Amino acid sequence: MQPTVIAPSILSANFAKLGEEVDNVLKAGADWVHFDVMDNHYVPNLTIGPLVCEALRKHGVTAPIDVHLMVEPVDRIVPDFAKAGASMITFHPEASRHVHRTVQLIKSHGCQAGIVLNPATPVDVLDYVLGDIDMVLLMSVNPGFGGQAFIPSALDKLRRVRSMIDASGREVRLEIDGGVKAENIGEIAAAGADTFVAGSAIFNAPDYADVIARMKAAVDDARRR
Ligand SMILES: O=C(CO)[C@@H](O)[C@H](O)COP(=O)(O)O
Ligand SMILES: [Fe+2]
Repeated sequence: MQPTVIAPSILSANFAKLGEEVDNVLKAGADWVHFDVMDNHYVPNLTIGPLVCEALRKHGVTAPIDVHLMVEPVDRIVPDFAKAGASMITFHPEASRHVHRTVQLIKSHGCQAGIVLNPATPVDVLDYVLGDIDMVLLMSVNPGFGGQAFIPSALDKLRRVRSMIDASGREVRLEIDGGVKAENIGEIAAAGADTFVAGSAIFNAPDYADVIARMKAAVDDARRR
């Protein structure tokens, strides 16, 4: 399994002072920045695009930026995000007509590529693409909003995808997104996740360093068992 990554979702940050928020969360021990892109079409919400990603890079953010595309179509926006400084780009297979082509497109622009599965999306889509991707992102809420409750069936799905990844013999990250908190992250880690997105649990906490430290300790504890 890969080293633990905590990726705060900036969806729950204060957008009026985004640069400062990202600096603070990285200083507090976060590993990546999770960047949720919503188009009011694939999901019923509208957020941020490549300009904001580029602005964070210009502000001096050097940490990996994990771009979660909830947009349809996907391909048109991929080059713009690569140019804006995305490190990895994940997309929902329902939003791309040619999933394998989109993976190749992302990689051809120098970014790592990942597939995102919604809570009710079967894992079969991974059968013929797991050999080409760097990350699988399992949604543990329906995409579109921060602050929703973790859907428990995601735990079984994590175990299933963890076995698929282990059987592939490749180094593929297994990321979980939605309703992750210091209180449930241990159980989520035990089910096989190595990369943890958390928005409201981090940005609504009074002390970012404290909540991130508690999350990392719970993951370490689960991994030791
Ligand atoms: O992609 C999404 C929602 O669509 C997420 O990244 C959320 O922003 C996570 O927020 P919390 O559930 O952790 O508050
Ligand atoms: Fe996300």
